[in-house]
Amino acid sequence: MSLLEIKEVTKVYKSGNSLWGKGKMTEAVKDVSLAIEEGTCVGLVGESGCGKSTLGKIILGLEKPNSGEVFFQGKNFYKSTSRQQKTLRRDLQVVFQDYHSSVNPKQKIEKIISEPIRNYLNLSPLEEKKRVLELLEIVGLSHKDIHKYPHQFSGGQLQRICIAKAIALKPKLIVLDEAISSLDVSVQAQILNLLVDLKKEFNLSYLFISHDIEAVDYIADTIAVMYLGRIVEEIEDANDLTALRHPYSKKLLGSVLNPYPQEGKVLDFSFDEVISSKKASCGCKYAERCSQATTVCGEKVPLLSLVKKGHKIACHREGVKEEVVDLNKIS
Ligand SMILES: Nc1ncnc2c1ncn2[C@@H]1O[C@H](COP(=O)(O)OP(=O)(O)OP(=O)(O)O)[C@@H](O)[C@H]1O
Repeated sequence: MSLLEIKEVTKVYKSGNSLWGKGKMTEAVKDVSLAIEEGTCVGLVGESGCGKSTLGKIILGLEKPNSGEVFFQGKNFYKSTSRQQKTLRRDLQVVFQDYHSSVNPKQKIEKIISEPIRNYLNLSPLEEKKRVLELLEIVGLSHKDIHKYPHQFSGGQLQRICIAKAIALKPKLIVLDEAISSLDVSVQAQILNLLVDLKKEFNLSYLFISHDIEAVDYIADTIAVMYLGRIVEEIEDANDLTALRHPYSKKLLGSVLNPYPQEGKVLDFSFDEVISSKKASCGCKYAERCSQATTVCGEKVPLLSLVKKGHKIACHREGVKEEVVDLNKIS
């Protein structure tokens, strides 16, 4: 049994003048089926307006679909009583893009993080504080931060606070809706790493929603591509972006595979040239994680594999399936 199973879900929004039946109908999600297994991350990628957030809200129990079913831990969410839904929601958490509006600016961090604990658990004030301190530690913040207010933190730190709140009840599934999109690139990498570590440590499952296929590729186990409300393609192995076949997926991928899309240029350095001179620099946005990263020959090189393999680079050349070089071993 999958942790989450969505079956043929459709959501239509009606807006504008509906009195005479002239309201505009938007089919935000059309006939979508998707499963998330325990301990895995499904990356949901697609451009703005394709229905990703609506699907996320349906999963979170925040937006009832017009048709279709959502099963979470084997229970049909929208056919459950409100009491049963409250129990299921404990295991379903979310981290949004806008960390500023996710926290109450007038509350201290202790109160913000302990909110779900107070809603669901009957802990003494001392136990509650102990849990908040533990959560701050888990997300890489200091015990002293418990007494601070949101305005005293950077964007990345605030997102860590939102993550601490999301994991407070040890949930099973977290919907990460553009959770890193508002952060600086270097901070994005730190938060992605934190999410990867937490997933492993607490056997979490994620639905990682993003328009950024590089980020999705970095964190996800499998990828679903959404286009105009539909899931047009799913791949089982997020490490192999070349498995994406749908023309829209390839369009999304295009900007990643070409290291310098703004110049519309495909690099064609030879492998040996790269190794001897390290003349090319990495166009990948997580390059700082990989201080000696080097971009190699041509558009077939999935740049993220540079990062995923740490200091090892993989070079795909015609006639050569793959050459891997450990950059630590070259001067
Ligand atoms: N409450 C609503 N009322 C009417 N239309 C809506 C509502 N919410 C979303 N939509 C419409 O549904 C479609 C899908 O929106 P959604 O926010 O799910 O897309 P998205 O892929 O998450 O985009 P973004 O990345 O920009 O948030 C859009 O056309 C949007 O305008």
